[in-house]
Amino acid sequence: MIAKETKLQGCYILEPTVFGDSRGYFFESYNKQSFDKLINQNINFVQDNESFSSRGVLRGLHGQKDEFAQAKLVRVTQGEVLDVAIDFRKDSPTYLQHFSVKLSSKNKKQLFIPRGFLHGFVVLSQTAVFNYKCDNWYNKDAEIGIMYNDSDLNIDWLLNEGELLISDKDLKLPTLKQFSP
Ligand SMILES: Cc1cn([C@H]2C[C@H](O)[C@@H](COP(=O)(O)OP(=O)(O)O[C@H]3O[C@@H](C)C(=O)[C@@H](O)[C@H]3O)O2)c(=O)[nH]c1=O
Repeated sequence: MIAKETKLQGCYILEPTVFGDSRGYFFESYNKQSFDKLINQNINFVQDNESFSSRGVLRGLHGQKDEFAQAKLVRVTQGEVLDVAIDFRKDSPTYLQHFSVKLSSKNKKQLFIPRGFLHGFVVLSQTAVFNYKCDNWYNKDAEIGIMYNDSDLNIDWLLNEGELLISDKDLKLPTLKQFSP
C-alpha cells in the first residue's frame, strides 16, 4: 500500500499493492498495522458500511458533529464514483476547501477522510457499490450536512444536473450560509 497526502491536511489517497496471477488478483484492502503507519495515526475503525447506487445517485454532503465525528476510509468495489471530501474543520488552513478523486473497482484507490470533514459522492458508472469503514458509530441525531451544489463550495460533480438522483433528505440540507452548527 502506498499513501499520498492530498492538499487537505490529514486526508490521504491510498493505493494497494495488487498481486495478479493467472487466477486473478489479491490485495490487502485494509491492514491496521500498515495503514496506521502510512498515515501516522492510530485509527480504530468500529463500523463498516456498504451502499449500492445507480448512475447519477449523489449522496452527501454528510458528516457527524462534535464527539460523534467520523473518520472514513472509503473505496469502490464495483463501478466508479467521483468522491469528494470537504475540510469542515474551522481551525484548518484549508477550511472549506475540497478534494475530488475518481474511485473505482478498477483503480482500487481508497480515500482516508479525517474526522471533521464532510463527504459525498456521485456515481459515474451504470451502478456502483461503495464500501467504507468509520472510526465512530452512526448517530442519527449528530448528523450534519450541506447542500451538494452550494455555491461557495462550488464542487464540479462532472454530471449534468438533470442526471442527478438525490434523496429528499439531502435536498433539504442547508447551504453553507444557512448552516448553523
Ligand atoms: C449512514 C447510516 C445510515 N443508516 C440508515 C439510516 C437510513 O434509514 C438509511 C439510509 O441512510 P442515509 O440516507 O443517510 O444514507 P447515505 O446517504 O448513503 O449516507 C451516507 O452518505 C455518505 C456520503 C457518507 O459519507 C456516510 O457517512 C453516510 O452519511 O440507512 C444506518 O442505519 N447506519 C448508518 O451508518
